Amino acid sequence: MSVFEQQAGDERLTSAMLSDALDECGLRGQVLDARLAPVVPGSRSFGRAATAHFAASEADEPDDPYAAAIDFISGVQRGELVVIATAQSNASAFWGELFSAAAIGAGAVGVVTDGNLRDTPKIAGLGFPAFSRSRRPIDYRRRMAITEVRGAVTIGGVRIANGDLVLADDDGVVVVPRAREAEVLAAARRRAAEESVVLAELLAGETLRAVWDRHRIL
Ligand SMILES: O=C([O-])CC(=O)C(=O)O
Ligand SMILES: [Mg+2]
Repeated sequence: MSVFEQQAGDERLTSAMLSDALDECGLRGQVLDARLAPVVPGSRSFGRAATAHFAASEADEPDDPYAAAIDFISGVQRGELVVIATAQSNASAFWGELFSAAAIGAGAVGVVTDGNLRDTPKIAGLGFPAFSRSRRPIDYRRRMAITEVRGAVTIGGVRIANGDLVLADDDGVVVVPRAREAEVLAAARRRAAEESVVLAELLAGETLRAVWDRHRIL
């Protein structure tokens, strides 16, 4: 699994720009259909998906109840964005301050889930970008369990394969399939550069009509 090397300027890329780039490449179904909220407004995370699936389960492993999550988090690589699918389960939370700290230690860039986070003030304090459908303070032991790691998951109607590029920000979450990422990233980088010019011209007082006619992007 190659680390995604971001280029200078990639910090300008937003979910909206990537969404436009995906549209331009004919990939129109790559934005999650629900906004997963950041713990801290203004958070942004961009990296390769490290996928896992949690589901409601009352099973227990009394000797080592968190082994599956410990193994998954221990295997997370630098630059990866942890993506946890739950089919919107509300059975418990399954990720909090300590898993975030371990993920930071491994070089992960964030976590995205359609389930619940807990310890959210502590996650905010760590500065770890975290996005979720909701929050709930209860632990997952005998309520939820990892059912698959590093397999394809579906969140918000979008399939996310392990290793796909995912960008999450205040607007939502966008998925770039790995097989198309070179093309989509080139389009997004072009768009980011052009949008800077368009913005400057609008702020300088040029009319929207003149700027649109010149650049044909919004
Ligand atoms: O057991 C959990 O839900 C995980 C947790 O609290 C943490 O990561 O700090
Ligand atoms: Mg905790």
